[in-house]
Amino acid sequence: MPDTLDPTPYDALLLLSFGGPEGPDDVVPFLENVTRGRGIPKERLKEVGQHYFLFGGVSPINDQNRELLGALREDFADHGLDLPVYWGNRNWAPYLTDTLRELVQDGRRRVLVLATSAYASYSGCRQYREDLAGALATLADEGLPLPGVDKLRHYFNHPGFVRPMIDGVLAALDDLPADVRAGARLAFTTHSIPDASADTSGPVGEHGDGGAYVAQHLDVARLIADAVRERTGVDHPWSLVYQSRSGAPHIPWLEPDICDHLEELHAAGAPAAVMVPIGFVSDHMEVLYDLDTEATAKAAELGLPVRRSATVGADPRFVAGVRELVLERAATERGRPVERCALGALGPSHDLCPVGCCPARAPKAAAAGADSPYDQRRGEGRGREKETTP
Ligand SMILES: CC1=C(CCC(=O)O)c2cc3nc(cc4[nH]c(cc5[nH]c(cc1n2)c(C)c5CCC(=O)O)c(CCC(=O)O)c4C)C(CCC(=O)O)=C3C
Ligand SMILES: [Fe+2]
Repeated sequence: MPDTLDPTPYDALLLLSFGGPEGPDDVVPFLENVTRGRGIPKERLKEVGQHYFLFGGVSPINDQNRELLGALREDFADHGLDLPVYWGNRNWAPYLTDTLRELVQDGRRRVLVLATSAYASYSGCRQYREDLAGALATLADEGLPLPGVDKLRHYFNHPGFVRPMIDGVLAALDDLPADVRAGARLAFTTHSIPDASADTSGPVGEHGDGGAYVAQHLDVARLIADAVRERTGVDHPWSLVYQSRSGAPHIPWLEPDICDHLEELHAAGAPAAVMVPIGFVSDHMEVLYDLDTEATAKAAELGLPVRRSATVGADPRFVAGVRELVLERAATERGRPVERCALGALGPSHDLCPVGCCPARAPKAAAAGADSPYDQRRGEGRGREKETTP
């Protein structure tokens, strides 16, 4: 086998996602799963339930993950990469614990995890690592052997993630009426999180105002805006804004909200805008409701022409990017030199989350990081590695 196609030491890839309801009866139990112990006001939950009911109680996220799963399997097969791909969720079937049990019963010993969140944050990274630790604890209780578990590095700045979004923005601009196109503003949008979570996102050394979460999004936004200017010759002014805020109103979350931002753009005389959901991997409910329904209605009310650009979904370039990241990590674990591809100013992210990365409010065991109680082989000095791309 050529070294470049060798997944050793891994014998499985696990797609780890959020999960979503698949019918009206699923909505309330799903929301209970999501919000268990998280202190989200009842009013907000009722409201979010309505978003799902508006779409027949079905979130598109599971079908989108099925599509990504199929595309990964096909891409791996086409490229001669012999690595089975599994799928498990935090909040809905197939549940992570069941998938991990299946994986162990299939004899898999060491699994690499692809989470459907590209950036550092408690919700997008450590919480998935806590889910993995919880699933491992259950398997241990059941007397099953525990697989080694590693998580792929953050891929926000990988070309496989960024390039499809650049094309998406170009297509959205093209779709705007010609007379407003050149003046269109770019509104890069992502999930709002509490200020306190943002400030402590990423490794301890990156904590501070907005933390790694905001820095990573700004880097991606700038990359896309620069690429769009290069391709169109037009300098579209841009901002990073937020959406899908929950939690109590007196707790500060990242702002401005996309709807307030559209109002500001309109008041400032902007002729049009493109909403660019860089924070999300697929067109799930946050995109379909918060952007395509709510923010789009806001823009219509203002008389501001808007378009929403595509998320990467199962774009072949993203799928190929995942394959490259898997092979990169496998080679790294084997101690082979390997190119670590990254665009932008921040460089490739760490392979192993260091101690103190994206801390939780209430400390809880997390796997696949330097503070994992499950794997003592790793730890010292592996977390903060930073290499520059050629
Ligand atoms: C950073 C981030 C991502 C992006 C990274 C990633 O993708 O992981 C994300 C994704 C998603 N969030 C989703 C759904 C929900 N998130 C909620 C609540 C929350 N999200 C938060 C953050 C994030 N969330 C936070 C800080 C909360 C507050 C409570 C808590 O600290 O946990 C709630 C509760 C109700 C409410 O919205 O208030 C729901 C229903 C779905 C599924 C959509 C579908 O069904 O199609 C997806 C992909
Ligand atoms: Fe969320």
